[in-house]
Amino acid sequence: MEEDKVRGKAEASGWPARAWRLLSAIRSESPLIQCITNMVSMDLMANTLLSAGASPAMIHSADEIPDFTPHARALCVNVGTLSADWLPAMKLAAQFASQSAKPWVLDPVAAGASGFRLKACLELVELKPTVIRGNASEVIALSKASLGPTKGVDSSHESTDAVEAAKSLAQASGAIVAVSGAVDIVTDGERVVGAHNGVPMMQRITATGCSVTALIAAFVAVDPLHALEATVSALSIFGVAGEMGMNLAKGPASLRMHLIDSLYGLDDAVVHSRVTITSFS
Ligand SMILES: Nc1ncnc2c1ncn2[C@@H]1O[C@H](COP(=O)(O)OP(=O)(O)O)[C@@H](O)[C@H]1O
Ligand SMILES: Cc1ncsc1CCOP(=O)(O)O
Ligand SMILES: [Mg+2]
Repeated sequence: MEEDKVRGKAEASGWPARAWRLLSAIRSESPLIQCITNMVSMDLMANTLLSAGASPAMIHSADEIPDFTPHARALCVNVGTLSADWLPAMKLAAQFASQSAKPWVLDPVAAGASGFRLKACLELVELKPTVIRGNASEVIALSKASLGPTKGVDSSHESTDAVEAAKSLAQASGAIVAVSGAVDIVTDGERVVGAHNGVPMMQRITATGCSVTALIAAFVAVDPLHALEATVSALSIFGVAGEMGMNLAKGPASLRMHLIDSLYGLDDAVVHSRVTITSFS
């Protein structure tokens, strides 16, 4: 009953209609999204983008960036399996994206796990990402610019623990900051919006976080002037796909498959009845 009330309010706010409009734009425009990502996530990330209707390209060589990056509608940079030889290409691509006024999205995987990784993430933040999406521990580490107690790529905090960290990171960087978790939190440093869709089993599939970051890049590609709204919409749509997938899944492996199928098959009615987004401030 309480859940129905929250959904009713979300519907009245126009969020479901916006999420559906942006998903439809991705399906019709099929934006080219360049992804420089970790070796674990490449497959799920590319398939997430394809099932949403976007066109992924996992192109990471610095030799190709000057020719290729200007053609992409958005860039996704993910430091999950970072090494010193990949970092220059990430920075170069970010510079090309910024110079050509294309949105780019940073996923600071395990930012607080090592000094090398934290420094690299802070340097990437200096290159003005449009959106930063991490889990709560990553956003707290990046916001404080300090190493923390780490579970590596997984979070040891709830997303709601990271609201202040996310706001201050957004204010300091100029980026929209998204913290994923049971409730996904999105802020521009002033407004705070919560996206409530998703199922806990999504945490049991590696690279769901990476994949939703790439999906954010696709949503921002089709609405670059409203990056906060596009980010919230992407997180909600991915969460709804998880909910629909969970109705058919027996565990993480089948959820992985059904999530992708559900994202591909989402329709207006499902998006309007399930998307649940609320303003926190
Ligand atoms: N407890 C949860 N309930 C519902 N959805 C969740 C939960 N935890 C994570 N998710 C969803 O799973 C996806 C990955 O988020 P998360 O696990 O926080 O990222 P990461 O893999 O980077 O740590 C997001 O779409 C998020 O909304
Ligand atoms: C397990 C692992 N190790 C390095 S990157 C990576 C994937 C992390 O994916 P996600 O952040 O989406 O859980
Ligand atoms: Mg992650």
